[in-house]
Amino acid sequence: MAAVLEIEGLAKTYRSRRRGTRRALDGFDMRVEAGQVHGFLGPNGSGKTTTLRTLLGLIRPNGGRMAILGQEVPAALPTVVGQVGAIVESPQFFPHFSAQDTLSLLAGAGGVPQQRVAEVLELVGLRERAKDRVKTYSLGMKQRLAVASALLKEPKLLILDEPANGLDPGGIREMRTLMSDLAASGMTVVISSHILAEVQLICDSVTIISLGRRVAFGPVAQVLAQHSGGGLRVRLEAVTDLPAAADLLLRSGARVTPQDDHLLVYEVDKPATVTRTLAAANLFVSELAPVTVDLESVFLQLTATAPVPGQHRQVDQSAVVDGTSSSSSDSISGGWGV
Ligand SMILES: Nc1ncnc2c1ncn2[C@@H]1O[C@H](COP(=O)(O)OP(=O)(O)OP(=O)(O)O)[C@@H](O)[C@H]1O
Repeated sequence: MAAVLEIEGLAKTYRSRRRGTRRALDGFDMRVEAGQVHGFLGPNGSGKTTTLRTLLGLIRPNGGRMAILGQEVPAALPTVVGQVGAIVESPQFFPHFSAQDTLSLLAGAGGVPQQRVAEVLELVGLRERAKDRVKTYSLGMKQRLAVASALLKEPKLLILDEPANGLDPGGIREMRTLMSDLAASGMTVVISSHILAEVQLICDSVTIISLGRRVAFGPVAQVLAQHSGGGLRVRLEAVTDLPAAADLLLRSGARVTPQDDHLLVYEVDKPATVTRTLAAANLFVSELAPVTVDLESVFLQLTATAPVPGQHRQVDQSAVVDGTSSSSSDSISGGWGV
C-alpha cells in the first residue's frame, strides 16, 4: 500500500539558554498508509508536537527525511500543502463571528470556492448552528469548527493534534464518528492523542513514541497481540485444583502466575498442550483464553510512564544532550496526564 506519510530517522535538538540543549527527536520513524485513521501516541514531552510541526515546515529538523503523499518535504511543501489539513495548535476563532462567517473568511483567504463552506458545515454536523456566534458554541462544537476549517481544502491527509482534548464523552463520541466518516470517504487521518481507549476504538494503526524514538507501530490489533506475551488464562472446574495444576504446568516448562481463581500461563507452544497436560492428571479445564491487553497497558509498559503511588508526575521525555542527567529518567515517575 502507498504511504501517505513517511518519516525516517527524524532528529531535532532544541537549544535554549534556560533549559540547555535537549534532544526532542532521536532518529524517529513513522509510516502511515492511505485511508487509515492512525493514532500517534506518546507521553508528555516525547516529541509528538515537534514531529507534526516539523512535518508541516514549522520547525527545521537536524536530520532525517520526511515525505507527504510521496513527495519529499519540506522541499515539496508548496506543492503538497494544499492536500494537507492540519490543526496542530488550538485555533482561535473570533467569538462574534458565526461558523458560517468564519469559514467563509477562511475560504476566501485560501482561494477555496464558497460552496465548500456548506459542505464542510454539513460534514462536521454544524449546519443547523452555522449562523450562531462561535461564543455560544460548546467546546465540542468549536473543535468541530476547527476540523471544518482544516477540511476546506478537501485534504487527502488530515493531521489533528489532540482533537478530543477537553471534550466530554458525548463530544468525544461525535469526534469519533466524524473521524470514521472522514476515513470512510478515503481521507487519511493522523491523530495525536492521550485518550488511549478512544484511540483503540477509532484507529486502524498506531505509532507509539517515547524519548523521541518509535517504540511500537502497526495495526492496533497487531501491536496489542505483540505485547500480550502470548499468555493464556486458565480456569479449572475446581478452584482447589489450581495449586496442583500450577505445579504440573511449571514442571512441563511453562511459566505460571497464579491468580485468585485462575492461572496465567506463559511460554506454552499451543493451548492444547495445557489441556492435555492437565487432563492427564485428571485436572479439567473450564476456560482457556488468550490474555488480552489494552492499548493503555501497552503504552505504559513501552514508555515506562506508569503511575507511582504518592508521586506526582513531571513528565518531559526530552533528553539533555550534553549533561549526564536525562529528564526522562529523572521525572518519569507517575501516571500520564493530559
Ligand atoms: N520551542 C522549543 N524550545 C525548546 N524546547 C522545546 C520547544 N518545543 C518543544 N520543546 C521540548 O521538546 C520536547 C518535546 O516536546 P513536544 O511538544 O514535541 O512533546 P509532545 O510529545 O507533543 O508533548 P505533549 O504531549 O506534552 O504535548 C519537550 O522536552 C519540550 O519541552
